[in-house]
Amino acid sequence: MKITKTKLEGVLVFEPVVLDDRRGWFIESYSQTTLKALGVEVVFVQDNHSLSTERGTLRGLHYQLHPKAQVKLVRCTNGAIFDVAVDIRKGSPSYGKWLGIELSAENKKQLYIPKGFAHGFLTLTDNVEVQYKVDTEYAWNFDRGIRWDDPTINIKWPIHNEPIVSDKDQKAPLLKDAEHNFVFGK
Ligand SMILES: Cc1cn([C@H]2C[C@H](O)[C@@H](COP(=O)(O)OP(=O)(O)O[C@H]3O[C@@H](C)C(=O)[C@@H](O)[C@H]3O)O2)c(=O)[nH]c1=O
Repeated sequence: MKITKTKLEGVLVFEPVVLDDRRGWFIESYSQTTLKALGVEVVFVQDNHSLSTERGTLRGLHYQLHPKAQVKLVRCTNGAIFDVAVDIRKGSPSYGKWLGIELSAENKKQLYIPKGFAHGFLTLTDNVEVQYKVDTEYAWNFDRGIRWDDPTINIKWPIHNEPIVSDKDQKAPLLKDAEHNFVFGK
């Protein structure tokens, strides 16, 4: 597993070693021991899997509040996504800044997102399957959103038309109207 730091402190890109042979390929998509040896200590308790049938579908930006804040390890196992993390840790030098990376079934990259970040993705193909591990269970009453098109954050989504967005996400507040709630813990 190769681990690369990003411009946002704590957000990491994981690239598994791909072992090819006559039959195809093999990867260790997750190894707690390997990550621990590389300095990443986390215990994941839930795996999530979503299908987005149409290209141009946007899910996010989502986060859970303390004490249900989540670390996420995201990968795309069919198709491709533009995956985004936004730093919403109060006092962080990169507060409000975002990072976008293409994750695809082909490149097998994974994005490691600590607590204190909002997360979202845009599908770049049809029939996108995204799978991600979280270290804290889903809790609907701690689940929160920020608008994907918040002009203060100004994410450069690689899209020309309006994306397909859930009603919940379309009604999400702007960063400035949500930030009084931001508490995430360690
Ligand atoms: C996230 C989640 C949702 N649900 C339910 C709630 C709802 O009925 C249905 C769909 O939920 P949502 O519309 O929130 O699904 P979705 O928009 O795919 O939510 C996900 O988006 C990405 C960007 C993330 O970062 C995730 O943490 C998660 O928030 O699934 C669970 O039962 N468990 C879960 O862990």
